[in-house]
Amino acid sequence: MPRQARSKVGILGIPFSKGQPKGGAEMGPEILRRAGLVSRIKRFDYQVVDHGDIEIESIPGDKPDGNVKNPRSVGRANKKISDKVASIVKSKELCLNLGGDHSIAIGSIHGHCRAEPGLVVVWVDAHADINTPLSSPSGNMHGMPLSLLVKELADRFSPVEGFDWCKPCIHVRDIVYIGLRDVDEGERWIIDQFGIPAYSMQEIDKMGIKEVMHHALKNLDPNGTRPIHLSFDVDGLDPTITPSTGTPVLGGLNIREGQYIMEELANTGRLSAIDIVEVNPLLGSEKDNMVTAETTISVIEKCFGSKRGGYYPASYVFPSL
Ligand SMILES: NC(=[NH2+])NCCC[C@H](N)C(=O)O
Ligand SMILES: [Mn+2]
Ligand SMILES: [Mn+2]
Repeated sequence: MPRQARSKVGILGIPFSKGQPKGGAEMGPEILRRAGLVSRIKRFDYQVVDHGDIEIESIPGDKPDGNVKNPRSVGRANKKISDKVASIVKSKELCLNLGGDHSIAIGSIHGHCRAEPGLVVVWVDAHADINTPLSSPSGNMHGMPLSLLVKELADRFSPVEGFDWCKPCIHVRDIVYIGLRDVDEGERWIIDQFGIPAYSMQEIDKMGIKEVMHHALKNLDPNGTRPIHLSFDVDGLDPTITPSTGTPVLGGLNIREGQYIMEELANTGRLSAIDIVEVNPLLGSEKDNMVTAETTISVIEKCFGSKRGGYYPASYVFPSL
């Protein structure tokens, strides 16, 4: 059975929520850690390095740049994220980023690209998060991360305040979407215009998750050699199983589809960075928080070789007489 190429996991907490208006997403790393994420990953054949939480500077009086809200705060935080993720990936750790809202993917993909320029992006989400500052209906940067990273959209909007450090590093065709069900007009136009492979919930219903994963991975990287960046928004899952999140959308992935996606990605042996974003413990009840954290961890651990059919580590010794 193929194993992960990387034998170390570097965990990075990113307590940042200025990419959207609701407070609480900055508490994502804390709730996932408290629910036992680190020890759950340690059960597998990985050496776990916990890099703690990145320190976020607050930028007072951060005025919108046109339609874009909190541009300097998002820009400053993401520059830091990029530096940190680049160094973690360069030291051969599988970089696990705990968000934070989805705007943190700007820095994490940018930093990952610095270490692994040939990467591909698997974006699991109810949303496409590829609005440009001009197409965004909300001005929230968690709905824009991909537009700042792709080369093909660079001439469609003016540089954003706070992002002079961020040069686009991927092509639109390096992305595949899974789980879409709330896509803005401009985003759909981009997907069609550039032919981004996009498996919405409709394709998942039609083809089943097995076929979707097969085609998604083939489409993205026919030879199966490129490093994978998984950006996993917990709102890709159905809100009944991840209720504590800022922009829930009905009709999402069920727990088994979520687990299967992760198992298939782990089987490639090519995962080199993962974002887990949009867990917001200030939304919903205490029970909702627990359900969200438990669901999220049960899905994340599949990236590290946890098997539903059971598992033992390489060091396991069967008890005998
Ligand atoms: N990462 C997220 N949850 N994104 C939600 C984005 C919602 C909407 N498409 C927007 O641009 O504002
Ligand atoms: Mn989303
Ligand atoms: Mn998202």
